[in-house]
Amino acid sequence: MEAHGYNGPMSVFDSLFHSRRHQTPATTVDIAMHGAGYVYSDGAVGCEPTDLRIAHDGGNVAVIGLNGAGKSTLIRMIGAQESPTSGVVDYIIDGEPRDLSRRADRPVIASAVGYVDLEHVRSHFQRAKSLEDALDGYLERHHVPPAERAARIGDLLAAFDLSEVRHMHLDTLDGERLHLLAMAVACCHLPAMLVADEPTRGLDEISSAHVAQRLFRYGKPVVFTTHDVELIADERYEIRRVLVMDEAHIVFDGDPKHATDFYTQLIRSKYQSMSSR
Ligand SMILES: Nc1ncnc2c1ncn2[C@@H]1O[C@H](COP(=O)(O)OP(=O)(O)OP(=O)(O)O)[C@@H](O)[C@H]1O
Repeated sequence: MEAHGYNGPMSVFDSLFHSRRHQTPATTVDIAMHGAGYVYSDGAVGCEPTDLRIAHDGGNVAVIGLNGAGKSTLIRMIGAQESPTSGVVDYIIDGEPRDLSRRADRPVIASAVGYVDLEHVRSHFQRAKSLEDALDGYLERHHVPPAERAARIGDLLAAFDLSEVRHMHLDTLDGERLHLLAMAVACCHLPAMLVADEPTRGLDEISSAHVAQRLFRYGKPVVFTTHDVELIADERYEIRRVLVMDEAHIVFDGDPKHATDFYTQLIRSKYQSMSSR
């Protein structure tokens, strides 16, 4: 299930709006969860207290698991979309500790950790005349100086293969391009790390491959959730580490090959217990 419970005081996008100063792009982000867990307001456990380190030089990290395993909840905490309801998530940005609970740190975290948010793009960019206009308005609202905006938009459109559709309205974009636009928006602040919840959700094989290629080619480490085990095994995407989640816990942390074997066994045991009921 996709998490919509915005228990945190403000979303990462909101916190960027509150920043008057233009942030200098970060070079490195390390994330450390210390007993960080999340319980929804109705009492559902999204993620049990978890200790986890994501290093800036640790390469791309995938999170897999069955429906309801806790992937979205975990990735939203990693991506600073939600504060944990227990424990803490520390962000070490260019060597300096930053904390979501400190107002002054929020824009710094939001700039350094680019969260790919398809729903935000769908709901907040509708009034723009074109895709280019949407990016320009977004950067303007975030105090990026006019001289920088055109160049940055050009780079983002090229990086995410959107140059040809720069004049199109969002309503006319297909699913693949919406995903690409959400990635471009996540990269607007030149983040040091990208975080995405199912970046290829709902796409066919060709569109998925195109989106994955653009995402992993951007040159920043990506932490993401997926149901696509073929994607994590694809050497082109250089996924170095895979976390397997089950029942709100991380139950495996290792390389793609061993993670896939573990996950296959997990599914098999779930089938067996289901059919013996
Ligand atoms: N907004 C919410 N309110 C209440 N409970 C929620 C909410 N979002 C998720 N949950 C619950 O938290 C647990 C973890 O859900 P989560 O969405 O993180 O799993 P997931 O692995 O991402 O699932 P999926 O693959 O279906 O997206 C589940 O039991 C789910 O029902």
